[in-house]
Amino acid sequence: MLQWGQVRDVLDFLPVRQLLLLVIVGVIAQAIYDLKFHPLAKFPGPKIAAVSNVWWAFHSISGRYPWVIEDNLKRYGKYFALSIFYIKQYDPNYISGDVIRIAPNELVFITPQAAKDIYLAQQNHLESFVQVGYDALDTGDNGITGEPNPARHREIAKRLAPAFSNRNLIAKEPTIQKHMDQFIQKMEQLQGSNIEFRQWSDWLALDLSADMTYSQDEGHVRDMKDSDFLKFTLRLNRFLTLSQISRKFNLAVRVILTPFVYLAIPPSTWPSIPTLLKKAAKDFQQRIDRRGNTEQLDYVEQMLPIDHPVPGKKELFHVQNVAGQLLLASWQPLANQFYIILLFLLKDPDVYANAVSEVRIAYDDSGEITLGSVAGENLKYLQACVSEGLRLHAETTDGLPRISPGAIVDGHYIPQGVICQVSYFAATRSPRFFHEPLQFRPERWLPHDDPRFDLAFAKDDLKASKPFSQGLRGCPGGPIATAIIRLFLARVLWQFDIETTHQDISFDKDFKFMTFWERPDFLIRMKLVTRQKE
Ligand code: HEM
Repeated sequence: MLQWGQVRDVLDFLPVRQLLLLVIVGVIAQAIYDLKFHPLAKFPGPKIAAVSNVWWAFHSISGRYPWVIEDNLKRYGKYFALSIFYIKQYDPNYISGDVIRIAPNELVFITPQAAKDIYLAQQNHLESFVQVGYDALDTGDNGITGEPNPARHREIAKRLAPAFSNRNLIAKEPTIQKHMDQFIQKMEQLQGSNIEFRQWSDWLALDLSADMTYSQDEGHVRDMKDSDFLKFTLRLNRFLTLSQISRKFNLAVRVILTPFVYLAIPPSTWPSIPTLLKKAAKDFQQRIDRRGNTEQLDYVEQMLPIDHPVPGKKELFHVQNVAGQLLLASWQPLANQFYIILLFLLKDPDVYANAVSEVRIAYDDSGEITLGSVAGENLKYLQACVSEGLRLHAETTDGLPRISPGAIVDGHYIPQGVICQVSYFAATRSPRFFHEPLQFRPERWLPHDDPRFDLAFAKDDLKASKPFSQGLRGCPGGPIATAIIRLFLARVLWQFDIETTHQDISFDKDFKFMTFWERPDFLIRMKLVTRQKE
């Protein structure tokens, strides 16, 4: 054991003391600069956040990040910039602030104008606010979702664009319906018994996503159990979050943090990682070998059409990465939406009854429920339920950070290099933009001449809800995702009466967000609707 005497001897050694003193003086000087002289010094926010990334890092790993940002946007009001000081504007009509500083070099905005200024800004068809970049596993390839180079991103996005066309969606319908059929059949078999829907939402969404991506049936719904991929990926939540956090610190701190980042991978998962990586590579190779022999136009077919030669190793690895990202980008949000929409519906008997009655009037036979028909004029309430689920359960609540090129955002000049993001989560839950913002009220999305529309929502700013973000990096899967969620809801409500014993689950208390959402168990019971034959 190290004795205090030994520590004192080291400290008594002159260069060590001088070095320590230098570090302390340096930290204090940096803090004074950050608080008083930094270009962001005039922006409000917690003082600790202005002088260190630790505040941001702590909340990012707590699972409460979106709520903490929302609280702080409420707490720190609009401000006047007065030289290097700011004062809060105590406005009696004040509801929440427009911008806060959450790290020495980072701001969060809330208004739709800020979102436009950041995410729609472009020059020569390339984004001006560049994405910060994200390659958690340091594979050396950013795929599409983590590609920070605007020109390279545009090239990849252009190549992928046809995969999200209407033609492609229609081509995928038999695959999507096949998985919905399988799910409905299982629910029929299990009717009357308690079903833990969190895992079913993952099973259905992952089966759908894997098939749409690689034409591979992962069989979760069929076998009613987690695959290793599903089990282990969800366990990497903390690791992936820490990996992202460590990037915000300088190299010296990163080197110290790296072992802790890897320690966040649960030991039970370690032995499986090489097997999973091998399986991913093998599955991808098998998919390449099946080129031209798939039943549907999946995303891989789109990226590597049969009339093109198989590219070299580097490009193949890139395509594999993009395919993996498409799988994740599709699976997680779909699973969350299947879950959240049933949760909100079952919490409110009137909303549930309205949705059920609309669907059962619209269709005489389940075979009529298609991706096209769920967009029909006679299903406005169902569509409103989906829009409301997407509003209340935002997907990418880490704020979609971008680097300012030196530009005006929401009326403020933001110097080059400052990281900016928008909290869509706080915006969609703010009374500035929505009446009864925390309530699930599909009525707000109905056309104003619909008899079910409620005038209380007439002033809602529906454009403040941007579940798929916007601009060159906005979600290309938005239309496909919306169609699938509507289809899921229509098919389930047409076929079953649903009830839950878990009405007390609270989105605000029981959910956590890191890289993925963590959701509590959700027990439901489905009962087949009996229809009289004519
Ligand atoms: C409820 C469903 C979904 C939601 C709420 C959602 C939301 C989002 C959001 C907010 C972004 C923007 C990220 C950013 O700006 O950095 C995004 C990106 C993306 N999403 Fe989705 N998404 C959903 C479903 C899907 C589906 C089904 C796919 C299809 C595979 C998909 C593919 C992608 C891709 C490829 C990107 C990256 C775009 C880029 O960087 O250019 N998403 N998604």
